[in-house]
Amino acid sequence: MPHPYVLLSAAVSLDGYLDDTGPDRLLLSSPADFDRVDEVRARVDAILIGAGTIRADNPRLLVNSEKRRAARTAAGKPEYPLKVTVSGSGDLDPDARFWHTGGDKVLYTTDRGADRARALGLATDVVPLGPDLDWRRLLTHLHDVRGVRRLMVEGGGLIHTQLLTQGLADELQLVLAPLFVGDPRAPRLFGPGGYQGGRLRLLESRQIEDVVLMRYEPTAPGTGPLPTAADHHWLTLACELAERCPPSDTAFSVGAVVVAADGTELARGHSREAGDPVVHAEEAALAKLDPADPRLPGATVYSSLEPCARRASRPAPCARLILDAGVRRVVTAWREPDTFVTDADGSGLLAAQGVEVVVLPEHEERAQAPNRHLPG
Ligand SMILES: NC(=O)C1=CN([C@@H]2O[C@H](COP(=O)(O)OP(=O)(O)OC[C@H]3O[C@@H](n4cnc5c(N)ncnc54)[C@H](OP(=O)(O)O)[C@@H]3O)[C@@H](O)[C@H]2O)C=CC1
Ligand SMILES: Nc1c(N[C@@H]2O[C@H](COP(=O)(O)O)[C@@H](O)[C@H]2O)[nH]c(=O)[nH]c1=O
Repeated sequence: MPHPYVLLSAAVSLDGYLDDTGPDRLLLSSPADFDRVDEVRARVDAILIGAGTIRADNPRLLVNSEKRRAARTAAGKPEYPLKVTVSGSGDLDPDARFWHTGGDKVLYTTDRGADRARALGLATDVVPLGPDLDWRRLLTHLHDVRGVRRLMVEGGGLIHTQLLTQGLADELQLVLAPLFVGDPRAPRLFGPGGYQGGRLRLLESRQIEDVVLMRYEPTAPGTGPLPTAADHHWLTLACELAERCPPSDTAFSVGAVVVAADGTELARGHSREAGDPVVHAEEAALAKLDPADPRLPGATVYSSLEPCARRASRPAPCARLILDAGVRRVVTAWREPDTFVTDADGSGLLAAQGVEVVVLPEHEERAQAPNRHLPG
């Protein structure tokens, strides 16, 4: 199910806190950084915060710049992004500024919380998500029902921790402020949890007055049938590699990436690379690895087209090569059409041997793009 692009945004002290325990909100960002945050807000469809942040900060969560609001309206968007909050209890102050400023609002909650929110008369749409709050359901609802394609999450820590540990964050925008909080009762940016093992990818770092903005992308593949945000990023890369293939009228253009469980890229390849007229993407990528590499059994192979099941030009099809490499998870964008081989079912072949095959149809068009000239 498609989700919006999820961007986590926070400002943090040098000792990792989001706030102090005083009655007022701690200003961690500098003036120019608050203006950058306003710009990021202006570019999203919705902004989400947790109930804890409403209670602690009583925020309005607006786009403050009139010019930016005018640009949104001129582009046919609502003046303000949708404001979204999350509460299990539904126990929120009906007079909080969140409900009475800006444009549309929505509260995602539990069945029990919805009863409480309605009894309190909160000025918002109330969407119960069942006995417990499920983040994937929430993101799917925002995408499908509210049309949200880009979501900014402005904390607090409990919200950021869940989205990151559940593999649902596409990007983390973190501002490091040059001050200490030093109070263990203060809220931390990230709590304990099952974070990805390896390193995130640094997309950008930038000084803004006396703070530093760091933009990171999570990299760890999912571990089962449900895709993580990183799965989407790696499959996007595979589709980009497909566009680099030397053109052919008699073979597909495909890209592939092999990624370790901790998010380390192990190898990449594309069809007909390095002057080999028949080499396939997965074959090219796997050939760059030591077959005894201990990371292979935990790795995921991303391929823009499902791995081939039969081929004439080589002794083993790619599905066989993947099985022989010991890889147990494959993510692909496009099931193979009957263009060159009828009823090719590489996914079936892999699944029959217990490999988890995940198809992400959101990427199908991109995977097909360099193959549009082929028949069928
Ligand atoms: N420096 C910065 O950039 C930012 C700082 N902050 C600071 O962070 C602090 C607040 O953070 P924090 O205390 O972590 O609170 P959060 O804002 O993360 O909200 C937590 C609340 O959200 C609801 N919630 C979250 N996840 C779930 C779930 N899975 N199921 C049901 N309900 C859920 C619960 O509401 P309920 O209790 O109603 O059930 C929970 O108590 C404040 O001090 C604020 O100033 C906040 C944002 C940004
Ligand atoms: N303190 C802090 C942030 N806090 C965030 O800003 C929200 C309030 O926004 P507003 O309603 O516009 O005043 C607040 O609830 C929380 O989500 N954000 C940052 O970028 N930097 C900061 O230092």
